[in-house]
Amino acid sequence: MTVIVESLDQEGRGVAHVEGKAVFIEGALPGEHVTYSVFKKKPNYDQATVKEIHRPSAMRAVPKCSYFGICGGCSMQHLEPSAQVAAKQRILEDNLKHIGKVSPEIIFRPTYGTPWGYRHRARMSVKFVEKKGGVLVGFHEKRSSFIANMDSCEVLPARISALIKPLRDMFSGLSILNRIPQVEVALGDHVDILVLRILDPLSEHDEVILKAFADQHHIQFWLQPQKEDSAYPFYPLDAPMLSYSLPEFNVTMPYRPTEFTQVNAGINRILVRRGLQLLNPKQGERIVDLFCGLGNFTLPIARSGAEVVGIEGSLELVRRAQSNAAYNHITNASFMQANLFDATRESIADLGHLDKMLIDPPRDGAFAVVNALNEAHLPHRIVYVSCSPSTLARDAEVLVHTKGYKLKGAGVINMFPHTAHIESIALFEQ
Ligand SMILES: C[S@@+](CC[C@H](N)C(=O)[O-])C[C@H]1O[C@@H](n2cnc3c(N)ncnc32)[C@H](O)[C@@H]1O
Ligand code: SF4
Repeated sequence: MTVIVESLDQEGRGVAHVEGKAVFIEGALPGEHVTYSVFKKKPNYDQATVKEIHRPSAMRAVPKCSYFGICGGCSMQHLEPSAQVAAKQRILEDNLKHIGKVSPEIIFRPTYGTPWGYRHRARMSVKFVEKKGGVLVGFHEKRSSFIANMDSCEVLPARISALIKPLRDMFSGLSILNRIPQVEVALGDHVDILVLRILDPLSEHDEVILKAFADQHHIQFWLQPQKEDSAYPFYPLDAPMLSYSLPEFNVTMPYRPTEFTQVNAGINRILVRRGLQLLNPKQGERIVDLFCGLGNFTLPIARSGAEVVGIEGSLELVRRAQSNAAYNHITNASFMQANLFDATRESIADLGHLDKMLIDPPRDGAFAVVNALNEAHLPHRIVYVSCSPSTLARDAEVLVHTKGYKLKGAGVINMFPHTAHIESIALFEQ
């Protein structure tokens, strides 16, 4: 049966209705006339993949990556990048309206970066699969725990994409081939690092192979025998330090490859600039940066002369933020560790007077924090950076309808082109 696709859902699937029942169709776009095959039936909805497109959308694009549709890394390459952002913007507005019962006074113009080669962090799986002809290095297939049989990736920088095939060949020569389940990519301003999760020690011959690979491809290998904090540099030991810079703020951020940094380094610079523009920090103000990580926003805020406190759950990142402040000769930023999901009126009151607040939580949002704000001592401006429109909307409802903030604006930051992830920024004011 041919259906007309009505809209795009949060996962980039086309949504249609057949006799009142919703069908989520992978690969279908709004306005298209398509047939589909159902692969999962539920009482209230069906999940399907597109079979034939009888009338394509004007916004349909030819996917650049030959593994699109197989690899689970991207879900929207069949849609023009500008239309992807428009769809994400609509989802953000819908979430704010329906979950948060709020509407922004203005919609910020979406922030774009380059749509390809943008990933400066990635975690790829490694596995020897005889049936597939050898070692696989890649992302998981769609809806599967299998690893995609891929030799390149368009969202990784070209020099890293070009390493996938040589890595597959190199791994097949190692004695501990079946004991390396994962390779993590971390790309800094001056060094490209590959962290190998190793379940057994390397043999001497393995070491020779890895060193030759590192020399030939100008990367640094790290080895991770246990949990993330066990990772250590293996070769070469004289590689430059892993770091990224925010030149506008004269800030450089050294970090370990296993520590959290934003995936898209190019857009991160724009995000920080946008966040700071909206926050407009000034000398003499007291500002708190919640979920501050390694100080990505905290240190640029400090450059304004404001006194800033960064709060973060990971002790490792708190220490990293402290050492990054020292590295940048910043003395008006301090950091503390706290589980912000357990924030209470008392713990927020203990922070003392706050002029402004920046919040950049994980997907779960900042519900405890916004509820814990004391109505008598509210920061007059809050910039909320979000990677989940639904939790942003839920928290916006509290800020607007309970705490008396106005939602001055909200908009999408295109941090993850071709995926369904939605990064956004919102400004609240008293
Ligand atoms: C989206 S990241 C933002 C980090 C930082 N603002 C940046 O731009 O790099 C969210 C941060 O929240 C931290 N986090 C996660 N759960 C937390 C919790 N319950 N309490 C405090 N921090 C938490 C993570 O460690 C991570 O650093
Ligand atoms: S993640 Fe890379 S390999 Fe996978 S579909 Fe996207 S561009 Fe292709």
